[in-house]
Amino acid sequence: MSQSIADIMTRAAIAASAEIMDVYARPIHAEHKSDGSPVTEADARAEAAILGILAETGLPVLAEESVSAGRVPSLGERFFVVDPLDGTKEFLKRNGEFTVNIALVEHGRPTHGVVLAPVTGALYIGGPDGASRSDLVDGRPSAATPLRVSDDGPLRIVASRSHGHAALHQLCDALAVEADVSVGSSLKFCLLAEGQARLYPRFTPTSKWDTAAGQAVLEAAGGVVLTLDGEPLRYSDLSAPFLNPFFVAATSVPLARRAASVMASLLTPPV
Ligand SMILES: Nc1ncnc2c1ncn2[C@@H]1O[C@H](COP(=O)(O)O)[C@@H](OP(=O)(O)O)[C@H]1O
Ligand SMILES: [Mg+2]
Repeated sequence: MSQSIADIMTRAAIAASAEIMDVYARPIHAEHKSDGSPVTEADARAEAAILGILAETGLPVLAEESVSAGRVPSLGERFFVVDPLDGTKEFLKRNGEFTVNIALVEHGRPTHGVVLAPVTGALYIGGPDGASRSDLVDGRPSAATPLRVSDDGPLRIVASRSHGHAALHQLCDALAVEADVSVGSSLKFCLLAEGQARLYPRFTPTSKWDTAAGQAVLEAAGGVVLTLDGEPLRYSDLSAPFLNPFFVAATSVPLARRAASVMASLLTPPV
């Protein structure tokens, strides 16, 4: 029986998680890439596991470590975007806030996403049928719970733990944010999808593989990811170094637009 694309992506994420936890259990040695970001044996092993499984689909894959090694396939209109270990700094700090990210992009939009946090086993899946969370037990997903954003209650904001921006405090003041929390990796998108936060502003750099899977999960749960121009964050006309513009993820379009407008004004020097 042929497996659905979501099943193949989930299987790939679980295989990557096993490789990551095997490395996590022992002393970890990090090297630094040419851009100064850390990389470990876990990144390479997880990516190899993912690529081996996604190869069953015959679709091209834009994957972080392959790109670092100069391997960039011709992508077309349908391709995977993979970050085998998002939040490598958190992995090195051993705080559990790192994820495996696998997205399917179709015509510039992330239509399916799988985000898996190896330490807790939290598994987030988003696609045309909606978003869900399950938990890995002995390497197998438990029954899935549907996810939906929550666009009322206190304005809780979530931001990067290791790549913050000085203007974040001003944004919180301007929007009357009631609580802010710092979390590493794509878990920020998932917290919005779960209804635990309403806003994730990003005005420090990210690459396509940092966002595609989390965006798919969040959008499937009813949220949005907009650039500071108010347009959906897209994955078309991609070329190295595959950076995103600054963006805001939110539980509704009006909230995202309001935050994007404040972020843009904070980044524009007064004349
Ligand atoms: N200066 C920079 N340029 C490009 N990407 C950056 C960056 N600083 C951080 N990132 C990205 O931010 C990701 C971490 O996200 P967060 O800060 O939300 O935890 C990193 O993922 P990796 O850990 O996979 O390298 C990295 O890709
Ligand atoms: Mg990353």
